[in-house]
Amino acid sequence: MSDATIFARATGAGRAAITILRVSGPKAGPILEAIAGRLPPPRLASLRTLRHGTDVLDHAVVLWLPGPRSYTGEDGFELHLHAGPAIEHDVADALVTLGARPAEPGEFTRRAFTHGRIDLLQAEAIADLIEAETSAQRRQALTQGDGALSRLYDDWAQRLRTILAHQEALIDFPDEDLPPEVEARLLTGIADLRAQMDAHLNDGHRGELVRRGISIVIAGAPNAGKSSLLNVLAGRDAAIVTDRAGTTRDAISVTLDLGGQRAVITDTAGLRETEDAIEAEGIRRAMFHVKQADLVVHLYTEPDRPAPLADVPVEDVLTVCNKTDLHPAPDGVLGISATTGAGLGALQAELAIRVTRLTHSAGAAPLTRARHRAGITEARDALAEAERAAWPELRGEALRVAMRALGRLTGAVGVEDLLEAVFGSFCIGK
Ligand SMILES: Nc1nc2c(ncn2[C@@H]2O[C@H](COP(=O)(O)OP(=O)(O)OP(=O)(O)O)[C@@H](O)[C@H]2O)c(=O)[nH]1
Repeated sequence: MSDATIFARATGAGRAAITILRVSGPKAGPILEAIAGRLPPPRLASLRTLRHGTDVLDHAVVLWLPGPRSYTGEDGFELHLHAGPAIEHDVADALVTLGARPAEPGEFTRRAFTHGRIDLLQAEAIADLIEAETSAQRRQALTQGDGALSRLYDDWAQRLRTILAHQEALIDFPDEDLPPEVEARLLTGIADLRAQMDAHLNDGHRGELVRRGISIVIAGAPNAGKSSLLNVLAGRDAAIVTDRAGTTRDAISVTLDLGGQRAVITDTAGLRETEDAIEAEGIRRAMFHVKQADLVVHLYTEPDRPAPLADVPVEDVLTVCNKTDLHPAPDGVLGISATTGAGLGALQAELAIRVTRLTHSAGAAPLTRARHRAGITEARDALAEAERAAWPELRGEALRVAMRALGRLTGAVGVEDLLEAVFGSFCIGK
C-alpha cells in the first residue's frame, strides 16, 4: 500500500447540482488548509471559499474527516462543489499540484480494508450495496456489510483455534496424562463445526440467488405466446412477436423486480421437432437455458397439453395456460391471456411467491459469492479430513488448513492474491 494521497469524484457523472470530491491520505490536512484556509472542525459541514493561490475555485461545503475515524482510516476530506466540468477540473488540478493523485478503482475501500476498518466480506458487501437493484439485494448487502457473515466466520475461527490448541497439547505432551475426555471433546467439537458448515453450504444458494437474481425461463411449444408473455412482464417490446411459429431463435432476457427480488426472465425458442438447422440450434439453446433455470414457466395453449420437460424437476416448473381469451384454462392450471392481460396479476403474484421461497433464509446470514462457497467447502473438507485422520499430527495439519480457509474469507490471512479480484470490480471513487 502506497502512502500516496488520493482523490476521486464520489458522485456520478452528468449534469447535477453538486459534485463531491473525496480526498484521503497523509497530505489531506495540509492540502485542505492550502485550498480552504484553516481546518474546519472534524466531521462538521463548513462553508468555505476554495482557492488555488489567488484563484477562487468555488464556494463549497467542506467536511474534514481526520483518521482513524474515517472511511479509509486515514485523514481525509470531502468537497461538496457546485457541479460543473470547469470547477471539477480546476479543483483536481489544484489537488494534483498540492501532491495528491487520482485514485484507482476501489482504492478508498481497499485502504479501509488495509487499515482494519472493514474485513474482506464487508468490502464485498459495499460493492454489492452499490450494485443492488432490488430491496432484497439491498437488505442482504447491508446485513453482510454490518458484519453478520464476518461474525459467523470469526466465531467458527475462534472455536477452531481452541480445538487446535487442545490438539497441539495432545501432540506436544503425548506421554502426559491428559484426561481422555480432551480428545473426545475435541472430536465432538470438530464434528459440530463441520455439521454447521454443511448446513451453511446446503442453503439452496439463497444468498447467491439474491445477489445475481433468480433465473426464470419461459419455455413451451412454438406460438404458445412466450415472447408475448416476456413483453407484457417487461412492459416493453423486448422480444419479436409474430403469428409464425418458430420466430424466436436466440434466447432474450430482461431483468425484473419481482416482489423486491431481482429476476432475470428469458424467452426461448419454441420446442418442437424441426429440419431447420438454425431453429434446431435455437431449441438446443432453449433446453440449455431450461436446465440452468431456477424456475421454468412452461407455457402452452389449450388443447395442446404439453409433455413434461425432460430433466427438469417438477417443483421447478410452473405450468401456465395462455390464450384464455380463446380457450379457457382447465381447472387447477394458472390461466392467462398475454393479449388481454387476464390472469397476469395472479401469475406475477405466483412468481413472486416462488421466488421468495427460493430465496427465503431462516435468519442466518447466507453466503453470497462463489468465493465464500469455495472457502467454506475447503474448511468443511479439511474438518472431515481431521475427523478421519489416523495420527494426531495429521489431524493438526488438517485443522490448520481449515483455519487458513476461514481466515482467507474475512481477509485475516494471506489474501494478497485475492485483492485485485475483489477491489478491481469497484468503481473509481469507492
Ligand atoms: N388470442 C391470443 N393470441 C395471443 C396471445 N398471446 C400471444 N398471442 C399470439 O400468438 C402468436 C405467437 O405469439 P408469440 O409471443 O410470438 O409466441 P412464441 O411462443 O414466442 O412463438 P415462437 O417464437 O414461435 O416460439 C402471435 O400472433 C401473438 O399475437 C393471447 O393471449 N391470446
